[in-house]
Amino acid sequence: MVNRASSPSSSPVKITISSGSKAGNGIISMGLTSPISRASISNNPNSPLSGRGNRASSGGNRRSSGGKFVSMSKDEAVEESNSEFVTYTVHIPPTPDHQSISDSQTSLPEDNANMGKSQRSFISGTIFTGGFNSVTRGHVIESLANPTEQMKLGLVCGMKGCDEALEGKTMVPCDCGFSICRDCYLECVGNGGGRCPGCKEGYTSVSDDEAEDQALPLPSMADAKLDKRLSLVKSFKAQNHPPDFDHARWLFETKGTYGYGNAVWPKDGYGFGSGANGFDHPPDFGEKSRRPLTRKVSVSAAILSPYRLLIIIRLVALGFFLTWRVRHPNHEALWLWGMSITCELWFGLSWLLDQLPKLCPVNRATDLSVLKDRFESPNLRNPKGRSDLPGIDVFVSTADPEKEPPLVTANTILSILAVDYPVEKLACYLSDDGGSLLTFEALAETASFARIWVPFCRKHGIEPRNPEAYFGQKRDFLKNKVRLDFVRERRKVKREYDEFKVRINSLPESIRRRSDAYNAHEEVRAKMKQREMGGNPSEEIKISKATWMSDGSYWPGTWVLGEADHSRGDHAGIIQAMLAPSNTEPVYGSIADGKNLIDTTDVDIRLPMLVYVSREKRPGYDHNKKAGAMNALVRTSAIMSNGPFILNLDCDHYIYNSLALREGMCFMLDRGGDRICYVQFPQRFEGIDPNDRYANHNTVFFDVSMRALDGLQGPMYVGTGCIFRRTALYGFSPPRATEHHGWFGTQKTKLLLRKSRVSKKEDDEMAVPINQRGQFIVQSLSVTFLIFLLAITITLCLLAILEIKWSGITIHDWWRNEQFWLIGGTSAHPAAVLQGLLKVIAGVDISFTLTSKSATPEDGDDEFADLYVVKWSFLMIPPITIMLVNMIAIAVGVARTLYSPFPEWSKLVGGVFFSFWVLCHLYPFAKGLMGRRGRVPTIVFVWSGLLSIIISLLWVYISPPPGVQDHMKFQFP
Ligand SMILES: O=c1ccn([C@@H]2O[C@H](COP(=O)(O)OP(=O)(O)O[C@H]3O[C@H](CO)[C@@H](O)[C@H](O)[C@H]3O)[C@@H](O)[C@H]2O)c(=O)[nH]1
Ligand SMILES: [Mn+2]
Repeated sequence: MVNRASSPSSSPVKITISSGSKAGNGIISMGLTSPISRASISNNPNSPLSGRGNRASSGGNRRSSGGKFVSMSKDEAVEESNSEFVTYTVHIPPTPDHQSISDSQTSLPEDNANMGKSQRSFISGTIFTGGFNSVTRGHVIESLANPTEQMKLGLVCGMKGCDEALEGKTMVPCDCGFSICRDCYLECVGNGGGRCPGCKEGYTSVSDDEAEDQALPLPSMADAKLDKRLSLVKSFKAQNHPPDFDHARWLFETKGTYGYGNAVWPKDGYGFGSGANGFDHPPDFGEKSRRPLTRKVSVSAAILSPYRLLIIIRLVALGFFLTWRVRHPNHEALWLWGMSITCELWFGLSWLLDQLPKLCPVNRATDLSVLKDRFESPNLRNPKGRSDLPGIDVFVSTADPEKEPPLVTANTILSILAVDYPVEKLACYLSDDGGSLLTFEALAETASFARIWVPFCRKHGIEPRNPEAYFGQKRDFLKNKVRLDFVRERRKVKREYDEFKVRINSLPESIRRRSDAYNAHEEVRAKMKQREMGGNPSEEIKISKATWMSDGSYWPGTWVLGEADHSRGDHAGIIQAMLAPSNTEPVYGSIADGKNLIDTTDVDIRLPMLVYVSREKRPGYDHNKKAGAMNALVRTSAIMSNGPFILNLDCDHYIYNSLALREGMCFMLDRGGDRICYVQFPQRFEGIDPNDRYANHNTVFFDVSMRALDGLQGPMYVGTGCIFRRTALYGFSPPRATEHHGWFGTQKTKLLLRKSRVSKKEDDEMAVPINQRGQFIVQSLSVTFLIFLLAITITLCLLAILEIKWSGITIHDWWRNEQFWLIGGTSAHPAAVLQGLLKVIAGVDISFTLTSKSATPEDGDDEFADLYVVKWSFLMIPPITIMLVNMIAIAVGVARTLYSPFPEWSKLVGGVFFSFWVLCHLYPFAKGLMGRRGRVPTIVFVWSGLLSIIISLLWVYISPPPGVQDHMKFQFP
């Protein structure tokens, strides 16, 4: 660390740029030594991003050479340095609050008005690839984003007072990237002591060869010596560490940083020496005003008190019931009794585990007006009233363009880009675990469609800001729309969206055709070469079938026919900024004309930063699926935007409410909010059949269980739709105790059967079937048994009613959830337990299969058609067995009673009902078709049936009709 502070240029990472991929003539190299940040890209002459204008400027020869490469190679410093961590540290300042590109630009004499734009377009137009065993290189792409902008750059020599245009004689001979014309350079070398005017370090000559792929051998896991070569990402991996190294302690003790994201916020930008050791505590957001940003809305006592009381009553009743059941074994069928007791105890415990956390449910409300007052209104410190909200990096993960259609991902991205949050504070990262060119090009298309979609959303207050969902809405689209031009513009945008869809959908075909053409061309070339070399023309030449980008270069990710270095589990890392970070000042559009689809004269047309990331994958490494992807994004975003907050979404989850991020910030920035590590958003689902046969809405989980958990310690992280505090992810303890809040706002499209959740309620002691011999779990139905049964059933009904009241879910949702608890409890849950045991005990890992998401139903007739597709699975055996046994039991029972000389109907009804109860729960499983819309939920009948039977049995037992005493022994034959 000392190393770094004294001489920043000794940083291990440098970027080398050469024009043309073959032989470099003009070489530019610069060290990635100094901090750069989203909003102050150009303020550091040492920054790799600051010189990018230069490179882009020589676009003239870029065209002819077919691409420029920016290569980052690891320095010799790697070997020199004494600490591997120092070697790989990249130092970057915190997200600045009010620093704008224009501000920082004015501080640099060599900047001109074009700079900001040109630099941004440079990143946008450059795809970065690389990995541990290969150099990182940037490839300038011709056709992305703003090709014209890149062309009109005027580039000048960086020497004060020189201003010599660099066209054609670009010269960046120093690692720091300070660009200089040939004359000035010679002068510096001649009489400037050979020092670079940018970084004041001596010039060292860098040859292009060095930048060429001098790929290091892929380190073997055991080879610890090679660790130094790996980036910190790798060296974090336990297997590469000396076992006694405590990394978290190292970070703390050294005040170290890794990546861009300092877990500790430096004071005043990145000046070393400010503060005791250059670091300060995070700003206290909670100080500005006394009005709270969030309120806890307690559930009314009128509901909560009886709810709690009922829980206690039921607990007691359950205790008595179980005691009674244990004490009264059915000696005629001990095995049945034993089984049923086991189940009852288990379900009783399961109910308890589920019910107790619900003792203290809470709701929460946010106050967005207070947020605005505090963070976005002019005050002494902030006279212009610029937004003081913290930066948020939104992560989207996708893994397979076949199962996760790019159109779905595109819609998610659009909903993020259009979210109501300060544009310069927002960055969106897409992680593509498929490493697929299709996703890449779809994202480029999305970025360009966003230029129309986002201003349209802002202008007319569109909700939701996912075009597919918005245009698919069935309600009156004119509602709350005030502007006269709305209808016309909506029509135009809709047409544009339809064309966008067509473009996205035609991408696979166009990539395939393009690749075929290039591959054929390559083949011809290879043949010709072979003939020139005098080879045997009949000899087969092997040309790998590559996937080609539109500018005629290889796609560095995965190829359709996977090749080494281009297959799913084996490809370089790729980073591409599709949309560059934006300025702090709003940029207004212009009137509708040939170029502008809609009139945006009073609409801010800036777009948030958008980045494509495909992490490196190599055989022999565990890439940890989604978690690994998230880690890669945490690190990538730390270097590019370093937002203090992170929201993660799956590719098929979109932001339903454009104010969602602001609401999340209310929790984070409220008083005491610094104790919150994450805010979990609930999910709402689309594309679920109107009857929700599979309980896919999952409202009980999100609206009951999670809110109840919120009242205790906080909801659990469900893997998606969660805003994290970045520092909380860095392995440091948060400043104070950990706390989480739950709350509402995202929406999710999902078409298939959800994995059932483990948490569930209700003791289903009746889930054990009567068996065919006519035996039953109890020997005789006594008053005690019936009374207990009555008690636990009634309390269950009442609890359900109260739960439905405080959470706002419907009885339908509740019942579906019950059904799926039984189905899951007999199939998926035991299987999950088994899988867990297998993994823990035997180390067997059962693979994760990606759920496929289909974008829009192609066949309009039955959009839920795929829900009817039943795929066989061994998980179906237990519920099917239970169902069959119960059905047979009913049939046998009825037949026996019918043919018996003394039919004991009461016994039959009692027994049959328990079977019926079980069957009701399994109904959605047994038959896909479940009820019709608007009908009274089945549960109502089931409960009324159960209750009436228990009551009538009780009645008959207590005051039996005269003369039937003998038959009323409730003895099951
Ligand atoms: O190697 C992988 C595998 C998956 N994913 C992504 O992970 C997400 C979830 O995968 P999916 O197949 O949709 O699983 P679900 O069953 O829908 O996952 C649910 O449950 C998971 C945890 O159980 C959470 O992580 C998810 O966010 C949540 O939606 C998707 O965006 C994938 O693109 C990757 O990025 N890389
Ligand atoms: Mn999913």
